[in-house]
Amino acid sequence: MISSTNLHFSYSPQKKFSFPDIHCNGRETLLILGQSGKGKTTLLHLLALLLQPESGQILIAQKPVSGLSAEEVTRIRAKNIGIIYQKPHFVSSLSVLDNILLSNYLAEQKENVQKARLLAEKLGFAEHLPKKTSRLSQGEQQRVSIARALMNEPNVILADEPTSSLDDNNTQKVITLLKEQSASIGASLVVVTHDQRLKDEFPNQVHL
Ligand SMILES: Nc1ncnc2c1ncn2[C@@H]1O[C@H](COP(=O)(O)OP(=O)(O)OP(=O)(O)O)[C@@H](O)[C@H]1O
Repeated sequence: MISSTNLHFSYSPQKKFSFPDIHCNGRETLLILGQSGKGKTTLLHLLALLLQPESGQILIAQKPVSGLSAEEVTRIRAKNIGIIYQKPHFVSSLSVLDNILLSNYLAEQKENVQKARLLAEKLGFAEHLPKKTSRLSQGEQQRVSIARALMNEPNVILADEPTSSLDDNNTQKVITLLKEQSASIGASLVVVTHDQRLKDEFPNQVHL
């Protein structure tokens, strides 16, 4: 589960944010909607412990994550949170397989090649595992991001605009995949988007 209360953040005195509280249990989904510039990515990065709030509290798996050292935060993030960025970040010199296995490395876990292959098969890109990520289409890269986010069976999956540049058909596929995969590992799935097509897909919603 993940929840936040009274989160405040500012990039500068002119750019301040107060975010509504969020709560998402394991196996539940939450859609965070808001127009461009409202702070969706900022909120997602706070929830992902990539940014530090000025005030407020975040709980992950019932445990508060404030007041921890940078090392502890990195460890908690790697073990508990799977992040799907709007634009996938890959290490271009590594293969698709090795990019997925990086999740294990960052969480200080043993490389699980079998699991990476299984996820790649489920997500339909197994034949691309030996290739460099730049040779994959955008939709394929997105599925690799999903696999990478699932590798450590995180408590929480955070997805930033996962469908903004996809057609209706691929949007449906990606959302179905995210829901199925997060449910299968019992994770909370939090999606931030301005994509109104997703409104009917997620019963729980927060508007920024
Ligand atoms: N590093 C930064 N420094 C200063 N201002 C920033 C920084 N990152 C974002 N902002 C500003 O904060 C506001 C919110 O940005 P954010 O990316 O969170 O919005 P968003 O709702 O995700 O937008 P979009 O839908 O366009 O991606 C924007 O006005 C943006 O310019």
